[in-house]
Amino acid sequence: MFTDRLYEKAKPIWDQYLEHPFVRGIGDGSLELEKFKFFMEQDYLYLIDYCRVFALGSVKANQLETMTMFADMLHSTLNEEMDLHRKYAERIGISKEELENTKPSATLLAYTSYMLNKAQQGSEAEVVACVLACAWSYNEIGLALNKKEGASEHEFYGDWIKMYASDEFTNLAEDMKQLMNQLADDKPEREKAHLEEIFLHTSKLEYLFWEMADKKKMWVEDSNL
Ligand SMILES: Cc1ncc(CO)c(N)n1
Repeated sequence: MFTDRLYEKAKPIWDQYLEHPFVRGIGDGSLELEKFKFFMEQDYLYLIDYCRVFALGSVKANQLETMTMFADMLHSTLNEEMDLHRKYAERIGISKEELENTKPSATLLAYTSYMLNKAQQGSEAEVVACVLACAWSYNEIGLALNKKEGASEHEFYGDWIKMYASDEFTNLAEDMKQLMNQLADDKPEREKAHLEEIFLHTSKLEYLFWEMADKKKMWVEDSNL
């Protein structure tokens, strides 16, 4: 299936996610709170534009069933996944307003601008290609960390792991994989290659997002740029 081809091509990048110090820090509970705070703030902004991509998916959907799938993804991201961020913000002492007024980092802008640009320009297939690495990789990371003894019981990071290892998030990722295969299977190789390019580029941007979080990097490291 097309998603098998995507996974094989992206594997060298994906294998680095679980090795990344930020991800390992969530898994063993050693992650500095300040780094997680920076990550949650940037990730909240990310999810706002990620939701806009789902809304574009509903606009571009050819079938009512696909329009509904994108609308369901939009709804669950706004109300379930982003609730995780709002709850963490409360625990860390950040108000919802502060969260929404976070200044975007260079990596965040690169990632969301790329997704929105490709989604606006493309069809519903490009929309799925834009969001697939995001949903699928976080589910894979959540499920892997959930297998680590005690990780999902960690008093602070446990909730993050539970969210991304949950049946609901797993179903969401599986639905996106199934939709990608459905939409890509009868496409000519030229179009499949473009979908693959988007998947690889967003896979690299996922890695850059972990790097940004681990270094709390807005624009340039150790600079007030
Ligand atoms: C950067 C990023 N990628 C993927 C997800 C999963 O939705 C997320 N919350 N943030």
